[in-house]
Amino acid sequence: MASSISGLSSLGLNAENLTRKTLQFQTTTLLSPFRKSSRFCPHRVAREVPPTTLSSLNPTNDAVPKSIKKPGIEKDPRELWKRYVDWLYQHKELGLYLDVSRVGFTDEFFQEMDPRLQKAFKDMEELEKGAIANPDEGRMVGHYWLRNPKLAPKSFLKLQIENTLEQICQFADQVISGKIKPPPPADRFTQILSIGIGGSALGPQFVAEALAPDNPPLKIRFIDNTDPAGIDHQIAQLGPELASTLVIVISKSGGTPETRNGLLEVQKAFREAGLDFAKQGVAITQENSLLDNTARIEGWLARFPMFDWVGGRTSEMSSVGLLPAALQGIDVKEMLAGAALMDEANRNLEARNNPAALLALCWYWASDGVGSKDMVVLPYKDSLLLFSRYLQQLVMESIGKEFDLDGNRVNQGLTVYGNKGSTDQHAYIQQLRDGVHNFFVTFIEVLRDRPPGHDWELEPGVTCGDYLFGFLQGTRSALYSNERESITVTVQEVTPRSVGALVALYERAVGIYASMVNINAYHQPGVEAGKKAAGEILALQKRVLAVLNEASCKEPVEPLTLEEIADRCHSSGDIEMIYKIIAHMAANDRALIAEGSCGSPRSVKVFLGECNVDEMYV
Ligand SMILES: O=P(O)(O)OC[C@H]1O[C@H](O)[C@H](O)[C@@H](O)[C@@H]1O
Repeated sequence: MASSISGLSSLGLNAENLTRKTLQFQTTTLLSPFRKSSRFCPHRVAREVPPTTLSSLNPTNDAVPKSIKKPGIEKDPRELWKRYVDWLYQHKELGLYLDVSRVGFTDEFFQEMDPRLQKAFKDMEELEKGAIANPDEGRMVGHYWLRNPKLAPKSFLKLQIENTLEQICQFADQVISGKIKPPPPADRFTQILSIGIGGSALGPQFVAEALAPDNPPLKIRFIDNTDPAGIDHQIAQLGPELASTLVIVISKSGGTPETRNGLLEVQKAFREAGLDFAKQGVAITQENSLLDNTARIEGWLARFPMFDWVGGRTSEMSSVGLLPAALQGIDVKEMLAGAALMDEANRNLEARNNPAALLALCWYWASDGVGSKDMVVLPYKDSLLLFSRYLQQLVMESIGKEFDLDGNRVNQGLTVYGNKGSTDQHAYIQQLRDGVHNFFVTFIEVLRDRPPGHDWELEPGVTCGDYLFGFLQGTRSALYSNERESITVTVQEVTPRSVGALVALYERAVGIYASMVNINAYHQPGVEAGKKAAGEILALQKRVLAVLNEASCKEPVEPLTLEEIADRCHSSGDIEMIYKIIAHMAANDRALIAEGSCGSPRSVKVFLGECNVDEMYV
């Protein structure tokens, strides 16, 4: 304790003149309680800084005008320490801290934003009570009920949540114990093959990377795309262990093409291996979805429900995330407990004591409420590598919207990218430090370097973890010294509880931020456009195939130019897409499946003109 006080004195500070907070770190040493002196209330220091001229923020979606002159960031180490101490959010039970001191928001900003923030708190309160918080789809938003079923607005929902959790835990226990097992000759399940995409993959992938033990009872791998080579690779890696693989097919809608394709490809692999897929298949989907009915009719091993009031990107605490995690031996009830504790903290109505509100306000400040800066997520822990990928969907699919709730075109968003530190320091931190200033950073700090008793000094008094710590702090300082703002979220170690808390923290921050910028965080109209366009291309491909089939049936084969093909497809406006379709087919030696009595299938022979593509004919 003394060392920490003497450390402060080097900054010309002592216990008397610091803030009232008791900085309590979950270690053996406690920093002594500090008594707040009115003279040194750091965030009042901001008053001496020219006040921001925030326009009167009305409840619609006037973002903070870009003309706002934000005060220069604080550089005096003593003032920074006071700011750090004064604004440090600490959740002592979780051992989670949130440091927003390196974001230059002013006291006035917080005051001006308070009406929006209080509205966001009210929106959250109504949401948790069962309001239709997703008005575009007419749905409730209930992912917070998953970790506190008492909150559910109807008793049957509470029962559904509790029963599903019980079924998940029981099923996982029985699989791990071998009570539920694959058909002989395998005597127990050893692998999980999860087939799903987006919110039906990113959460499970993040949690597996973060929490799976070195030797899990079942090792998980993912098919999260419709790339045939990627699917082949996963199946090839399973090899003979396909016979002891539990295949979990996850799709809330039950109709996502990529997931369906993955299922069909895997079922083909099972047939070719002489295995009965149904005895090793599990479906996680909404009741009566196409997938649910398929699993029911085919008699799969098990089915677990998804609920329409849980969005894909907020489904990690539903069966989507809990079943895969439980099968890997991860304590899912600890994950839920961590999330519940964080949810409770985020119901505090005072911004500085509400971590999600602090995050949302920092995002708003840093990106002017219009996504003017990107959020770089840098966990300095290998096991949290996929956290930024997880947050890309959670944040960008929630906030990246064309219209606000009043129908104004706002093209909102907040871009997320990042991998891990210190690795990323050897990739793009150069640009962050010295290049275009279009971002703010979120560091995720994990204090525990290794399990107790496993540390090792690679130099006298220095461990690998010290280096990682030094690189994080050094990068944070180097960025800040060049006016680059950052947030630091600190957890003691990566555990189911801290991961559950992190998930809940960002789910809530996104919800609060969305309210503050007046958008619906819970629908995703933009993804439908891409799905529709893909359907049209596949329909055009079918027409092209029909035309080529007809031409290939003639003797001799009738060569066709692109224009002639486009004309016969009644799609002369799609000539470029027709070229791409044929080039793709030719690259894959696709045989024409001759329709009708036309003899053996003919391969598409594509002859490209020497000089350009419009002399292609087949
Ligand atoms: O779970 P599914 O219904 O298969 O949907 C998988 C994903 O599809 C789309 O990309 C949606 O935008 C995502 O929010 C969703 O997670």
